[in-house]
Amino acid sequence: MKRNIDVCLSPELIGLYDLKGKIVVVVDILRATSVMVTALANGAKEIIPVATLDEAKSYLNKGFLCAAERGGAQVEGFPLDNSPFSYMNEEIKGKPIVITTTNGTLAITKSTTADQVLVGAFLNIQAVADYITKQDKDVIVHCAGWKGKTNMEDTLFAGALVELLYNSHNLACDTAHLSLKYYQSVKDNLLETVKNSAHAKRLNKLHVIKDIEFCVKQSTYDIVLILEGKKLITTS
Ligand SMILES: O=C(O)[C@H](CS(=O)(=O)O)OP(=O)(O)O
Repeated sequence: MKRNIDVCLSPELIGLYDLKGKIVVVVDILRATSVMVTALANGAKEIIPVATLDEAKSYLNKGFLCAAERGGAQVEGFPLDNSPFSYMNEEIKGKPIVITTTNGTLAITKSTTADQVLVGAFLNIQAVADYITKQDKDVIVHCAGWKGKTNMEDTLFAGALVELLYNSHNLACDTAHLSLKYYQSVKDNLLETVKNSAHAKRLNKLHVIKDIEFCVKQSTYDIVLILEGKKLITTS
C-alpha cells in the first residue's frame, strides 16, 4: 500500500500537521541542514541542534565545540559559523558539535513529536529518499523557511523529494503538488533559480556565494541523519 507525503512550508504551520507515527524530514538548504549533513559526512561524531543562544552558551561553557549564527552571521564568542566549508577539517573529527541557527535548528526542535526526525539537504537527498522507501511510514517535509515565512530553496527540496518518492507515496495535500510542480519547472536550472532567492541575496551580502553553489549540489553525501534524543547521528 502506498504511503502519503505532505509538505509543511513553514515552522509557523507545523502545528497544523499531526506528526505522530510519521517521518519528518527537516530541511534548511541555506544553510543549517546542509551544514549538518556536511559535518557528519566529514567525521563529526554527532550534532546537537539547539533553538536558543542561551542553550548554545551553556554547552559552550561546558567545553563543547559550538556553532552559532543569527541573521546569517557568526555570533561573537562562538568558534564555528554556518558555512559548510567550516566543517571539512580535522578540528571537527570525532567531536560532538552544538549548532544554533536562525531557522533550521528551530524547525528541528518543533518536529520532535514525530516518530522519526531526519535532516535533509540536496547534499544527501537520494540517501534520504532511499531510507524512506524502506520504512512503512507517512512522511512530512518540514521546510524551515525564513523567520516563519516560506522560502524558495526549501520548497524546491520538498518538490525534489516528492519527485523521488512519487512511486511509493501519494501526495497528501496541495503543498506536495505545488512543490513538485515548482521543482520540475526549474530543476534544470536549480543554481540560477536559488541564486535569485531572497535568502541567497541576503547571504550574498555576507559573501557566501560558494556556500550557495555547494548547498544546491545533489547527493554529494550518501548518509542519513536521524534525531536520537537530542542528538543527530547517522543511521547505520
Ligand atoms: O546562515 C544561514 O544560512 C541562515 C541565516 S538567515 O536565515 O538569513 O538569518 O540561517 P539558517 O537557520 O541556516 O536558515
